[in-house]
Amino acid sequence: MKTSSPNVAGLEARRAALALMDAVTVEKRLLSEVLSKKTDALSPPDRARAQRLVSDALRQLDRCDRMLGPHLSKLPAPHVMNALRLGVFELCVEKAPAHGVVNAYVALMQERPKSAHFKGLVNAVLRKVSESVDKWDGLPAPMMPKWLRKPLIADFGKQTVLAIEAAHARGAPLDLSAKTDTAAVAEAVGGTILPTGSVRLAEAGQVTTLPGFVEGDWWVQDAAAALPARILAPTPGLRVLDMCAAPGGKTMQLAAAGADVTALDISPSRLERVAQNLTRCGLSAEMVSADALEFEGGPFDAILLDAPCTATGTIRRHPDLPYAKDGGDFPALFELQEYLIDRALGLLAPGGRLVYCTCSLLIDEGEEQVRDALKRHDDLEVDLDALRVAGVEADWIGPEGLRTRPDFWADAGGMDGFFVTVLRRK
Ligand SMILES: C[S@@+](CC[C@H](N)C(=O)[O-])C[C@H]1O[C@@H](n2cnc3c(N)ncnc32)[C@H](O)[C@@H]1O
Repeated sequence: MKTSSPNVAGLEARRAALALMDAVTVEKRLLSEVLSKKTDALSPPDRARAQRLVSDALRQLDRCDRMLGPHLSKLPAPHVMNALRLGVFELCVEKAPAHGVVNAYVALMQERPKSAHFKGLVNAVLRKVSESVDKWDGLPAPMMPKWLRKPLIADFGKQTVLAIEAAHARGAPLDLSAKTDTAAVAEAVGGTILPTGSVRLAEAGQVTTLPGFVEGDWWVQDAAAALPARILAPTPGLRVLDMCAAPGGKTMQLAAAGADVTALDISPSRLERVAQNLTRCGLSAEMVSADALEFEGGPFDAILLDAPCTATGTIRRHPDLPYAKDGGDFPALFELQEYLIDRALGLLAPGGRLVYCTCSLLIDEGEEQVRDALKRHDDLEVDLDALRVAGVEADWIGPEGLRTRPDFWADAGGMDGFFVTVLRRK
Protein backbone atom coordinates (compact mmCIF):
# COMPACT_ATOMS: atom_id res chain seq x y z
CA MET A 1 0.00 0.00 0.00
CA LYS A 2 1.21 3.49 -0.85
CA THR A 3 0.64 6.55 1.28
CA SER A 4 1.28 9.98 -0.18
CA SER A 5 3.23 12.79 1.46
CA PRO A 6 1.49 15.97 0.28
CA ASN A 7 3.42 18.42 2.44
CA VAL A 8 6.88 17.95 0.97
CA ALA A 9 7.77 20.28 -1.92
CA GLY A 10 8.79 18.89 -5.30
CA LEU A 11 7.66 15.37 -4.49
CA GLU A 12 5.62 14.60 -7.62
CA ALA A 13 8.55 14.92 -10.04
CA ARG A 14 10.90 13.07 -7.70
CA ARG A 15 8.41 10.23 -7.22
CA ALA A 16 8.11 9.86 -10.99
CA ALA A 17 11.90 10.06 -11.45
CA LEU A 18 12.33 7.31 -8.86
CA ALA A 19 9.71 5.13 -10.58
CA LEU A 20 11.50 5.67 -13.90
CA MET A 21 14.86 4.83 -12.33
CA ASP A 22 13.36 1.60 -10.95
CA ALA A 23 11.85 0.76 -14.35
CA VAL A 24 15.26 1.10 -16.04
CA THR A 25 17.54 -0.51 -13.47
CA VAL A 26 15.20 -3.18 -12.03
CA GLU A 27 12.59 -3.93 -14.72
CA LYS A 28 15.18 -3.38 -17.47
CA ARG A 29 12.86 -1.16 -19.50
CA LEU A 30 14.02 1.65 -21.78
CA LEU A 31 12.87 5.12 -20.74
CA SER A 32 11.15 5.54 -24.11
CA GLU A 33 8.93 2.53 -23.29
CA VAL A 34 7.79 3.72 -19.87
CA LEU A 35 8.05 7.49 -19.91
CA SER A 36 4.49 8.38 -20.82
CA LYS A 37 2.92 5.76 -18.51
CA LYS A 38 4.89 7.01 -15.51
CA THR A 39 4.60 10.75 -16.18
CA ASP A 40 1.33 11.40 -18.04
CA ALA A 41 -0.57 12.31 -14.87
CA LEU A 42 1.98 15.03 -13.96
CA SER A 43 1.82 18.73 -14.79
CA PRO A 44 4.02 19.64 -17.81
CA PRO A 45 6.75 21.23 -15.60
CA ASP A 46 6.82 18.20 -13.25
CA ARG A 47 6.93 15.84 -16.24
CA ALA A 48 9.85 17.74 -17.75
CA ARG A 49 11.60 17.86 -14.37
CA ALA A 50 11.16 14.10 -13.77
CA GLN A 51 12.48 13.25 -17.22
CA ARG A 52 15.49 15.55 -16.89
CA LEU A 53 16.29 14.34 -13.37
CA VAL A 54 16.26 10.65 -14.24
CA SER A 55 18.20 11.14 -17.51
CA ASP A 56 20.86 13.33 -15.94
CA ALA A 57 21.22 11.04 -12.92
CA LEU A 58 21.53 7.94 -15.14
CA ARG A 59 24.26 9.74 -17.08
CA GLN A 60 26.15 10.13 -13.79
CA LEU A 61 25.08 6.85 -12.16
CA ASP A 62 28.57 5.46 -11.66
CA ARG A 63 29.66 8.68 -9.95
CA CYS A 64 26.56 8.64 -7.71
CA ASP A 65 27.45 5.08 -6.67
CA ARG A 66 31.03 6.13 -5.93
CA MET A 67 29.78 8.91 -3.66
CA LEU A 68 27.52 6.44 -1.85
CA GLY A 69 30.05 3.61 -1.50
CA PRO A 70 31.82 4.82 1.67
CA HIS A 71 28.49 5.29 3.45
CA LEU A 72 26.95 1.88 2.71
CA SER A 73 28.16 -1.30 4.41
CA LYS A 74 25.95 -3.33 2.06
CA LEU A 75 23.72 -2.51 -0.89
CA PRO A 76 20.15 -1.65 0.14
CA ALA A 77 17.10 -2.77 -1.89
CA PRO A 78 17.13 -1.30 -5.45
CA HIS A 79 14.26 1.15 -4.76
CA VAL A 80 16.18 2.57 -1.80
CA MET A 81 19.46 2.64 -3.72
CA ASN A 82 17.78 4.53 -6.56
CA ALA A 83 16.37 7.11 -4.13
CA LEU A 84 19.89 7.60 -2.75
CA ARG A 85 21.31 7.96 -6.27
CA LEU A 86 18.80 10.64 -7.19
CA GLY A 87 19.46 12.40 -3.89
CA VAL A 88 23.22 12.35 -4.50
CA PHE A 89 22.73 13.74 -7.98
CA GLU A 90 20.60 16.60 -6.69
CA LEU A 91 23.07 17.41 -3.91
CA CYS A 92 26.32 17.11 -5.85
CA VAL A 93 25.40 18.26 -9.37
CA GLU A 94 22.38 20.48 -8.94
CA LYS A 95 23.66 21.78 -5.58
CA ALA A 96 20.12 21.59 -4.21
CA PRO A 97 19.68 22.57 -0.53
CA ALA A 98 20.29 19.49 1.64
CA HIS A 99 17.21 19.72 3.86
CA GLY A 100 14.80 19.74 0.89
CA VAL A 101 16.52 16.79 -0.81
CA VAL A 102 16.77 14.72 2.38
CA ASN A 103 13.15 15.41 3.37
CA ALA A 104 11.87 14.50 -0.08
CA TYR A 105 13.61 11.13 -0.37
CA VAL A 106 12.82 10.24 3.24
CA ALA A 107 9.15 11.04 2.47
CA LEU A 108 9.26 8.85 -0.64
CA MET A 109 10.67 5.96 1.43
CA GLN A 110 7.77 6.36 3.86
CA GLU A 111 5.24 5.91 1.07
CA ARG A 112 5.89 2.17 0.77
CA PRO A 113 5.81 -0.27 3.67
CA LYS A 114 8.77 -2.17 2.23
CA SER A 115 11.02 0.89 2.13
CA ALA A 116 9.63 2.74 5.17
CA HIS A 117 12.17 1.23 7.53
CA PHE A 118 14.99 2.56 5.32
CA LYS A 119 14.05 6.18 5.99
CA GLY A 120 16.69 6.43 8.72
CA LEU A 121 19.36 5.12 6.38
CA VAL A 122 18.33 7.51 3.57
CA ASN A 123 18.30 10.40 6.01
CA ALA A 124 21.73 9.57 7.44
CA VAL A 125 23.45 8.76 4.14
CA LEU A 126 22.17 11.80 2.24
CA ARG A 127 23.16 14.05 5.13
CA LYS A 128 26.67 12.62 5.09
CA VAL A 129 26.90 13.04 1.31
CA SER A 130 25.72 16.65 1.66
CA GLU A 131 28.78 17.30 3.85
CA SER A 132 31.20 16.01 1.20
CA VAL A 133 29.77 17.28 -2.11
CA ASP A 134 33.18 18.78 -2.97
CA LYS A 135 34.47 15.23 -3.54
CA TRP A 136 32.24 14.95 -6.65
CA ASP A 137 34.50 17.02 -8.89
CA GLY A 138 37.47 14.78 -8.16
CA LEU A 139 35.70 11.62 -9.35
CA PRO A 140 36.59 10.09 -12.72
CA ALA A 141 34.08 10.20 -15.61
CA PRO A 142 31.25 7.71 -15.04
CA MET A 143 32.17 4.27 -16.32
CA MET A 144 29.84 2.17 -18.43
CA PRO A 145 28.68 -1.12 -16.90
CA LYS A 146 31.16 -3.97 -17.38
CA TRP A 147 29.08 -5.90 -19.94
CA LEU A 148 29.53 -3.01 -22.38
CA ARG A 149 32.85 -1.60 -21.21
CA LYS A 150 34.74 -4.84 -21.65
CA PRO A 151 34.03 -5.43 -25.37
CA LEU A 152 34.62 -1.76 -26.12
CA ILE A 153 38.03 -1.86 -24.42
CA ALA A 154 38.83 -4.95 -26.50
CA ASP A 155 37.79 -3.07 -29.69
CA PHE A 156 39.18 0.44 -29.04
CA GLY A 157 41.56 0.27 -26.07
CA LYS A 158 41.20 1.76 -22.60
CA GLN A 159 42.18 5.36 -23.43
CA THR A 160 39.53 5.61 -26.14
CA VAL A 161 36.89 4.11 -23.87
CA LEU A 162 37.75 6.69 -21.21
CA ALA A 163 37.29 9.43 -23.81
CA ILE A 164 33.96 7.89 -24.91
CA GLU A 165 32.81 7.78 -21.28
CA ALA A 166 33.74 11.43 -20.79
CA ALA A 167 31.68 12.26 -23.90
CA HIS A 168 28.72 10.23 -22.58
CA ALA A 169 28.83 12.23 -19.34
CA ARG A 170 28.71 15.54 -21.24
CA GLY A 171 25.44 14.64 -23.01
CA ALA A 172 24.55 15.81 -26.50
CA PRO A 173 23.76 19.14 -28.18
CA LEU A 174 20.82 19.43 -30.61
CA ASP A 175 21.66 18.92 -34.28
CA LEU A 176 19.36 19.77 -37.16
CA SER A 177 19.38 18.82 -40.85
CA ALA A 178 18.09 21.57 -43.14
CA LYS A 179 15.64 20.73 -45.90
CA THR A 180 17.24 23.15 -48.37
CA ASP A 181 19.01 26.23 -46.99
CA THR A 182 21.44 25.31 -44.20
CA ALA A 183 22.73 28.87 -43.73
CA ALA A 184 19.20 30.24 -43.36
CA VAL A 185 18.31 27.57 -40.79
CA ALA A 186 21.50 28.25 -38.81
CA GLU A 187 20.70 31.96 -38.74
CA ALA A 188 17.05 31.44 -37.80
CA VAL A 189 17.77 29.14 -34.85
CA GLY A 190 21.04 30.82 -33.79
CA GLY A 191 23.08 27.68 -34.46
CA THR A 192 26.46 26.98 -36.02
CA ILE A 193 27.11 25.03 -39.20
CA LEU A 194 29.25 21.94 -38.60
CA PRO A 195 31.94 20.83 -41.11
CA THR A 196 29.63 18.01 -42.27
CA GLY A 197 26.73 20.40 -42.96
CA SER A 198 24.47 19.91 -39.93
CA VAL A 199 23.33 22.84 -37.80
CA ARG A 200 24.20 22.63 -34.09
CA LEU A 201 22.54 24.34 -31.13
CA ALA A 202 24.30 24.25 -27.77
CA GLU A 203 21.06 24.92 -25.85
CA ALA A 204 18.08 23.09 -27.28
CA GLY A 205 15.01 24.21 -25.33
CA GLN A 206 11.62 23.19 -26.71
CA VAL A 207 12.24 21.85 -30.23
CA THR A 208 8.72 22.50 -31.53
CA THR A 209 8.96 26.21 -30.70
CA LEU A 210 12.21 26.80 -32.60
CA PRO A 211 11.90 28.95 -35.75
CA GLY A 212 11.20 26.86 -38.84
CA PHE A 213 9.80 23.78 -37.07
CA VAL A 214 6.17 24.41 -38.07
CA GLU A 215 7.28 25.46 -41.55
CA GLY A 216 9.19 22.17 -41.93
CA ASP A 217 12.51 23.84 -42.73
CA TRP A 218 14.50 21.23 -40.76
CA TRP A 219 14.34 18.07 -38.67
CA VAL A 220 16.29 16.86 -35.65
CA GLN A 221 19.16 14.54 -36.60
CA ASP A 222 22.55 14.00 -35.00
CA ALA A 223 25.47 15.12 -37.17
CA ALA A 224 26.80 11.55 -37.44
CA ALA A 225 23.34 10.19 -38.28
CA ALA A 226 23.20 12.64 -41.20
CA LEU A 227 26.33 11.15 -42.82
CA PRO A 228 24.91 7.91 -44.34
CA ALA A 229 22.42 9.75 -46.60
CA ARG A 230 25.09 12.29 -47.59
CA ILE A 231 27.40 9.41 -48.45
CA LEU A 232 24.68 7.78 -50.56
CA ALA A 233 24.79 11.02 -52.61
CA PRO A 234 21.14 11.09 -53.73
CA THR A 235 20.31 12.91 -56.96
CA PRO A 236 16.92 13.84 -58.48
CA GLY A 237 15.13 10.75 -59.74
CA LEU A 238 17.58 8.21 -58.25
CA ARG A 239 15.57 5.12 -57.22
CA VAL A 240 16.45 4.64 -53.55
CA LEU A 241 15.14 2.10 -51.05
CA ASP A 242 15.36 3.26 -47.42
CA MET A 243 15.13 -0.24 -46.06
CA CYS A 244 14.68 0.43 -42.32
CA ALA A 245 13.27 3.91 -42.57
CA ALA A 246 11.49 4.90 -39.36
CA PRO A 247 11.35 7.46 -37.83
CA GLY A 248 12.61 8.88 -41.09
CA GLY A 249 15.56 11.22 -40.64
CA LYS A 250 17.40 9.66 -43.56
CA THR A 251 14.25 9.32 -45.69
CA MET A 252 13.83 13.08 -45.36
CA GLN A 253 17.39 13.75 -46.53
CA LEU A 254 16.92 11.48 -49.54
CA ALA A 255 13.52 12.97 -50.44
CA ALA A 256 14.83 16.53 -49.95
CA ALA A 257 17.52 15.79 -52.56
CA GLY A 258 14.78 14.83 -55.04
CA ALA A 259 15.40 11.08 -55.03
CA ASP A 260 12.54 8.69 -55.82
CA VAL A 261 12.38 7.16 -52.33
CA THR A 262 10.68 3.99 -51.13
CA ALA A 263 10.55 4.12 -47.32
CA LEU A 264 10.15 0.65 -45.87
CA ASP A 265 9.80 -0.35 -42.23
CA ILE A 266 8.45 -3.39 -40.43
CA SER A 267 6.60 -1.26 -37.87
CA PRO A 268 3.39 0.40 -39.13
CA SER A 269 3.27 2.75 -36.13
CA ARG A 270 6.87 3.85 -36.62
CA LEU A 271 6.21 4.26 -40.35
CA GLU A 272 3.36 6.59 -39.47
CA ARG A 273 5.95 8.84 -37.85
CA VAL A 274 7.89 8.90 -41.14
CA ALA A 275 4.69 10.00 -42.89
CA GLN A 276 4.12 12.76 -40.31
CA ASN A 277 7.70 14.00 -40.62
CA LEU A 278 7.49 14.04 -44.43
CA THR A 279 4.19 15.92 -44.34
CA ARG A 280 5.55 18.55 -41.93
CA CYS A 281 8.46 19.18 -44.29
CA GLY A 282 6.43 19.05 -47.51
CA LEU A 283 8.34 16.01 -48.78
CA SER A 284 7.14 12.70 -50.17
CA ALA A 285 8.15 9.06 -50.44
CA GLU A 286 6.41 5.81 -51.21
CA MET A 287 5.62 4.13 -47.89
CA VAL A 288 5.80 0.35 -47.47
CA SER A 289 5.13 -1.46 -44.22
CA ALA A 290 6.79 -4.86 -44.56
CA ASP A 291 9.53 -7.12 -43.29
CA ALA A 292 12.54 -6.18 -45.41
CA LEU A 293 13.55 -9.84 -45.51
CA GLU A 294 10.35 -10.63 -47.43
CA PHE A 295 10.04 -7.44 -49.46
CA GLU A 296 9.94 -7.87 -53.24
CA GLY A 297 10.56 -4.72 -55.28
CA GLY A 298 13.10 -2.72 -57.19
CA PRO A 299 15.64 -3.04 -58.54
CA PHE A 300 17.01 0.07 -56.87
CA ASP A 301 19.93 2.29 -57.90
CA ALA A 302 20.86 2.68 -54.25
CA ILE A 303 19.77 1.17 -50.94
CA LEU A 304 20.20 2.69 -47.51
CA LEU A 305 20.21 0.00 -44.85
CA ASP A 306 20.19 1.67 -41.43
CA ALA A 307 19.86 -1.65 -39.71
CA PRO A 308 18.21 -2.31 -36.35
CA CYS A 309 21.10 -2.37 -33.89
CA THR A 310 22.12 -2.04 -30.25
CA ALA A 311 22.05 1.80 -30.50
CA THR A 312 25.16 1.89 -28.32
CA GLY A 313 26.36 4.90 -30.34
CA THR A 314 23.51 7.01 -28.93
CA ILE A 315 24.19 6.64 -25.19
CA ARG A 316 24.83 10.39 -24.83
CA ARG A 317 21.15 10.93 -25.54
CA HIS A 318 19.90 7.61 -24.14
CA PRO A 319 21.78 7.17 -20.86
CA ASP A 320 19.26 4.49 -19.79
CA LEU A 321 20.50 2.06 -22.42
CA PRO A 322 23.53 0.63 -20.55
CA TYR A 323 21.31 -0.08 -17.53
CA ALA A 324 18.18 -1.34 -19.31
CA LYS A 325 20.19 -3.75 -21.47
CA ASP A 326 22.73 -6.42 -20.65
CA GLY A 327 23.80 -7.48 -24.14
CA GLY A 328 21.77 -10.70 -24.03
CA ASP A 329 19.62 -9.82 -27.04
CA PHE A 330 22.52 -8.51 -29.14
CA PRO A 331 23.55 -11.70 -31.01
CA ALA A 332 20.05 -11.93 -32.56
CA LEU A 333 20.52 -8.39 -33.89
CA PHE A 334 23.92 -9.24 -35.39
CA GLU A 335 22.30 -12.17 -37.21
CA LEU A 336 19.42 -10.03 -38.49
CA GLN A 337 21.92 -7.45 -39.81
CA GLU A 338 23.66 -10.18 -41.80
CA TYR A 339 20.35 -11.32 -43.38
CA LEU A 340 19.35 -7.74 -44.15
CA ILE A 341 22.67 -7.04 -45.91
CA ASP A 342 22.18 -10.09 -48.12
CA ARG A 343 18.57 -9.16 -48.86
CA ALA A 344 19.58 -5.61 -49.77
CA LEU A 345 22.27 -6.82 -52.15
CA GLY A 346 19.60 -8.89 -53.93
CA LEU A 347 17.43 -5.80 -54.51
CA LEU A 348 20.16 -3.64 -56.14
CA ALA A 349 20.18 -2.81 -59.85
CA PRO A 350 23.45 -3.62 -61.71
CA GLY A 351 26.05 -1.03 -60.65
CA GLY A 352 23.93 -0.07 -57.64
CA ARG A 353 25.33 0.78 -54.22
CA LEU A 354 24.39 -0.33 -50.74
CA VAL A 355 25.00 2.10 -47.89
CA TYR A 356 25.02 0.05 -44.71
CA CYS A 357 25.06 1.78 -41.35
CA THR A 358 24.38 1.27 -37.63
CA CYS A 359 24.26 3.73 -34.72
CA SER A 360 26.48 1.37 -32.76
CA LEU A 361 29.88 1.40 -31.11
CA LEU A 362 30.29 -2.36 -31.48
CA ILE A 363 32.45 -3.60 -34.33
CA ASP A 364 30.21 -6.71 -34.50
CA GLU A 365 27.61 -4.42 -36.11
CA GLY A 366 30.06 -2.55 -38.34
CA GLU A 367 33.50 -3.69 -39.39
CA GLU A 368 32.74 -7.37 -38.60
CA GLN A 369 29.55 -7.29 -40.68
CA VAL A 370 31.53 -5.97 -43.65
CA ARG A 371 34.31 -8.54 -43.27
CA ASP A 372 31.70 -11.31 -43.13
CA ALA A 373 29.76 -9.93 -46.12
CA LEU A 374 32.96 -9.82 -48.19
CA LYS A 375 33.54 -13.49 -47.30
CA ARG A 376 29.98 -14.47 -48.29
CA HIS A 377 30.05 -12.52 -51.61
CA ASP A 378 33.32 -12.71 -53.55
CA ASP A 379 32.11 -10.10 -56.09
CA LEU A 380 31.61 -7.45 -53.40
CA GLU A 381 33.90 -4.50 -52.62
CA VAL A 382 33.98 -1.54 -50.25
CA ASP A 383 33.86 1.86 -51.97
CA LEU A 384 36.05 3.89 -49.61
CA ASP A 385 36.13 6.92 -51.94
CA ALA A 386 32.38 7.35 -51.49
CA LEU A 387 32.91 7.87 -47.75
CA ARG A 388 35.03 11.00 -48.22
CA VAL A 389 32.26 13.57 -48.00
CA ALA A 390 32.60 17.11 -46.60
CA GLY A 391 33.75 17.24 -43.00
CA VAL A 392 34.72 13.56 -42.73
CA GLU A 393 38.29 13.37 -41.45
CA ALA A 394 40.70 10.93 -43.12
CA ASP A 395 41.43 8.98 -39.94
CA TRP A 396 37.74 8.21 -39.35
CA ILE A 397 37.93 5.84 -42.34
CA GLY A 398 39.26 2.29 -41.97
CA PRO A 399 39.44 -0.60 -44.47
CA GLU A 400 35.80 -1.56 -43.89
CA GLY A 401 34.23 1.88 -43.66
CA LEU A 402 33.71 5.04 -41.67
CA ARG A 403 33.55 4.97 -37.88
CA THR A 404 32.43 7.95 -35.80
CA ARG A 405 32.64 8.04 -32.01
CA PRO A 406 31.11 10.23 -29.27
CA ASP A 407 34.57 11.56 -28.38
CA PHE A 408 35.13 13.01 -31.88
CA TRP A 409 34.75 16.82 -32.06
CA ALA A 410 35.04 16.78 -28.25
CA ASP A 411 35.38 20.57 -28.03
CA ALA A 412 32.43 21.18 -30.33
CA GLY A 413 29.95 18.91 -28.54
CA GLY A 414 30.76 15.44 -29.89
CA MET A 415 28.72 13.23 -32.20
CA ASP A 416 26.94 9.88 -32.09
CA GLY A 417 28.85 6.66 -32.60
CA PHE A 418 28.10 5.37 -36.10
CA PHE A 419 29.47 2.93 -38.61
CA VAL A 420 28.86 3.65 -42.31
CA THR A 421 30.07 1.86 -45.39
CA VAL A 422 29.34 1.60 -49.12
CA LEU A 423 29.23 -1.82 -50.75
CA ARG A 424 29.19 -2.41 -54.52
CA ARG A 425 29.44 -5.44 -56.72
CA LYS A 426 32.72 -5.46 -58.67
C1 LIG B 1 17.89 2.29 -36.62
S1 LIG B 1 16.19 2.34 -36.91
C2 LIG B 1 16.11 3.23 -38.41
C3 LIG B 1 16.28 4.72 -38.25
C4 LIG B 1 15.94 5.49 -39.51
N1 LIG B 1 16.70 5.03 -40.65
C5 LIG B 1 16.14 6.98 -39.37
O1 LIG B 1 17.15 7.52 -39.84
O2 LIG B 1 15.28 7.64 -38.78
C6 LIG B 1 15.85 0.71 -37.43
C7 LIG B 1 14.46 0.48 -37.97
O3 LIG B 1 14.43 -0.84 -38.52
C8 LIG B 1 13.11 -1.33 -38.43
N2 LIG B 1 13.17 -2.79 -38.64
C9 LIG B 1 13.57 -3.74 -37.78
N3 LIG B 1 13.51 -4.96 -38.37
C10 LIG B 1 13.08 -4.76 -39.63
C11 LIG B 1 12.81 -5.63 -40.73
N4 LIG B 1 12.98 -6.94 -40.63
N5 LIG B 1 12.34 -5.07 -41.86
C12 LIG B 1 12.15 -3.73 -41.95
N6 LIG B 1 12.39 -2.87 -40.97
C13 LIG B 1 12.85 -3.38 -39.81
C14 LIG B 1 12.66 -0.86 -37.05
O4 LIG B 1 11.25 -0.81 -36.98
C15 LIG B 1 13.32 0.52 -36.95
O5 LIG B 1 12.40 1.53 -37.31
